[in-house]
Amino acid sequence: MLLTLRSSALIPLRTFGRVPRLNVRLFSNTPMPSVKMHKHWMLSEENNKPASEVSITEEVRIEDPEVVETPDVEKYGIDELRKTGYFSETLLQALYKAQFRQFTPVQQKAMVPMLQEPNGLVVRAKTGTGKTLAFTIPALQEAINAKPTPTDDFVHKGKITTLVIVPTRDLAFQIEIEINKITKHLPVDEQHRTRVQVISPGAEMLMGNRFYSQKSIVVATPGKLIEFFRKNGSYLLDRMYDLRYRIYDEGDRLLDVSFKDQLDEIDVYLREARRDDSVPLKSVLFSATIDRTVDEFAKRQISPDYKFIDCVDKDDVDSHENIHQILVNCNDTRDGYHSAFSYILENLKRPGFKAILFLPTIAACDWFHEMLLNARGQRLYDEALVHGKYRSDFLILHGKKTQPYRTRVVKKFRKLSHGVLVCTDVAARGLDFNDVSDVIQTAASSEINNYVHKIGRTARAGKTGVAVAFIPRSQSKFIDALKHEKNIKFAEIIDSSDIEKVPNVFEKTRTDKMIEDKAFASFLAYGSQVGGVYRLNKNNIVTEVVDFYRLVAGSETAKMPLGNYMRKFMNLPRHLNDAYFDYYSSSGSNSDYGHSNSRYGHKEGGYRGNKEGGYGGNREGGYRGNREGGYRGNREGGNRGNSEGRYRVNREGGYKGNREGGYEGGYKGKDSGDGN
Ligand SMILES: Nc1ncnc2c1ncn2[C@@H]1O[C@H](COP(=O)(O)OP(=O)(O)OP(=O)(O)O)[C@@H](O)[C@H]1O
Repeated sequence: MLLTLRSSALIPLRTFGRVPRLNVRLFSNTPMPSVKMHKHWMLSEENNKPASEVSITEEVRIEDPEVVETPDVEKYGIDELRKTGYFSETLLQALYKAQFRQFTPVQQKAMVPMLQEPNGLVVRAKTGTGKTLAFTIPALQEAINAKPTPTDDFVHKGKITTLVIVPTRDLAFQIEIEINKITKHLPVDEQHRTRVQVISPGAEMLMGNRFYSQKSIVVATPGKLIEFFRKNGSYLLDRMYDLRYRIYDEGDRLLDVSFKDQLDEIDVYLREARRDDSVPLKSVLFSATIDRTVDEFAKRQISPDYKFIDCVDKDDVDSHENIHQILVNCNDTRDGYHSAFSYILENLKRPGFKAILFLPTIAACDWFHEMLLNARGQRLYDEALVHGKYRSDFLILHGKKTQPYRTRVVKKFRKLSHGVLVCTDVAARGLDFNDVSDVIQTAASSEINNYVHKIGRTARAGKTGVAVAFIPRSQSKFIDALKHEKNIKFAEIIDSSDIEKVPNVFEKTRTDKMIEDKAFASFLAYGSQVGGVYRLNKNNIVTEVVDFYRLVAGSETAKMPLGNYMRKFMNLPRHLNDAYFDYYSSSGSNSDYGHSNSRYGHKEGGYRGNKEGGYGGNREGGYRGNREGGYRGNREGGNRGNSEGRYRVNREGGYKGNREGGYEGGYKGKDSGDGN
C-alpha cells in the first residue's frame, strides 16, 4: 500500500523579496510525495535557519582573498538601497514596479561592492537566492550612468557597458528576460540605454550598426561570443572599448577545461578592444559552488586583489536548506529506473507535481521521454485528472534540440503548474522554473558540484521542494563523495523496496528499438565515465546495464547491439564481450544511426516508418518535439552523432571530454549546445 505523507512540519519562509516572513506549512497546498516511508518527514532545526542568519564568513575557504564586509540586515528594501546613494531614482522606481521590493542576502551584500570595489569580486550564494538580480541591478545602474553627450560619435553612443558570460544559451535568454522585467519600467531614454542582447545565431541576422548601437548589456556563452568576435569582431568589440563589467555567471562551470581556453581568448579580445582612456574593467564571478580553481582563475583574470563575498556560512553546506533531500538506495540500475519511473507515475496524481527528471545522457532523455508519452493510454495513471484537470505535460530538454525548441520548452515548463521535464545537465545550472516540486535523479553526477545545482532547481525564491536521488548501490561512492566533499546530508535515506513498483512498466511503455538501443549504449559510455570519476567497478556497471537492457528487451539472454568502436572504448574482458554484446561494424553504414541497415531493418520499416505513422498519437506533446529538434538532429547528424560525437569525445578528451560537458557531451562532442 502506498502512503501519502502529509507533513505537519512548519518551515519559516525566508524573507525573500515580496514574500513575507511567516510560517507556512510545507506544501501547504500540495500533498506530499507518495512514497512508502518509515518515518515522518521533519526538517531538522539546522535546516530551518532564516536568511538573516546567513552572514559573510570570516574564514575564507579559497586561498585568502579579502572578505568584503557588508551590511547583513534582515529587512533590506528600496529605502535601504536608496540610502546607499548609488542608485538612481528611476531605477529604484523600476525595481519597485517590477515587484522587487525586498532584497535577498546576496543582493544586499553584492550590489554596492560591485559598484564600489575596484578590484572585482567573487560571490558565492546558494541556488535560487537571487544572484541574477545581484549583478543585473548594478549593471543597469552603470548603463544608466553612461549617458552619451551630443558630441559623442556613433560608437561612443552605442557603447556596451556589461558583458555577462554564461555556460548555456538557455541561461542567457533567461537573464535577458529578468533584465527586461526591470527595464520596461524605466523612462524611455533609459530604456534605450539599458537594452540587452543575447549573442545567438539569431543575433547575427539582426546585426547592423543601428541594432548594436542600442545595446549596452550583452549576454553570451563563451563559444558563441568567440564565434561572433571572429566573424564580426569589430561590430561588437568596437563598442566594448569601455566595458565596465565582465560577469561570469555560474563561474565554476565556466572554468571547466572546455571553456577555459575560450575565456582566455575572450580576455585577449577584450584587452585589445580597450582604449588608453578606458575606465578599468571590473570582473565579477558568481556561483553557488566555488572551489580552488576559481581562486586561481580569479587571481589571473579578475585581479590578484579580488574580494570575496560569501553568503554561505562556514559550517553550512552549498545546497539549499529548503530542499528536502531523499536518497533511495537501489539494488542496481534497473531497480533505480524502475523505482524512479514508479515514483513519477504514482506522484502524477499529486496536485502541483512539477518535476524535473535529470538523466545522464541525451539518448536516455529521448528514451525516457518517449516512455512517458507511451504511458498514456496504458492506464498507468489517472489521465483524465493529470492531463484534464491539471493540464499536465511531459517535456524534454537537451543540448541536441534546436535553440528555438529549447526556448519554447523552457517557456512552456515555466507556465505549467503540473508536469515532468526530462532533461540532461543542460538544465542543471541557473535555469529558474517556478514552483518545481521535485527534482529526480537516477545516476551519479559526473561533476559533483552539478548535484548541488540540479537539486537547486527546486526550493527557489524562498519556497520548499523535494530532491530524490535513486542511486544504485554500485554507485554508492558517489554518495560518499557527496557527503565528504560537499557535506550533503540527506533528510531521508530509504530503500527502494519502500517504493511500490508499477508492474511491467517498461513493457507497457516500450519505445522504438532504436531509441532504446541508443539509450543503453549511452548508459554504458556514461557508466564508464562516472566509473572513472568515482572509481566504480566497471564490470559491475556493464553487467547492470546489460541486465537492465534484458529486462526492457524482455529476454534474459538478449545481447546488446553495440558499434565496434564501443568495443575499443569499453575494453572489456572477452567473456563479457561474448556474453553481453552483439558488435556491428559502423563503417560503411548509411543508416540514420550509423549502424548496418540489414542488421536492424530500420531503413524501411524502422524509424522512418514510425515517423510517418507510428507515433501519430504522441505527436502533440512529444514526438513533434523530437521531430523538430531532436530527431532531426539525429537524422541530419545521424552518423555524425554516433561516430563524431560519442566516439570523438572519447577519442579527443577521453573521460575528461565527457566529464566537462557532463554526458550532455556524449553524443555531440564536448559542448553539445552547452556553451555554444
Ligand atoms: N529581490 C527579489 N524579490 C523577489 N524575487 C526575487 C528577488 N530576487 C530574485 N528573485 C526571484 O528569485 C528567483 C531565483 O533567482 P535567481 O535565478 O537569480 O537565483 P540564483 O541565485 O541565480 O540561482 P542559481 O544558483 O540556480 O542560478 C527568480 O525567479 C527571481 O526572479
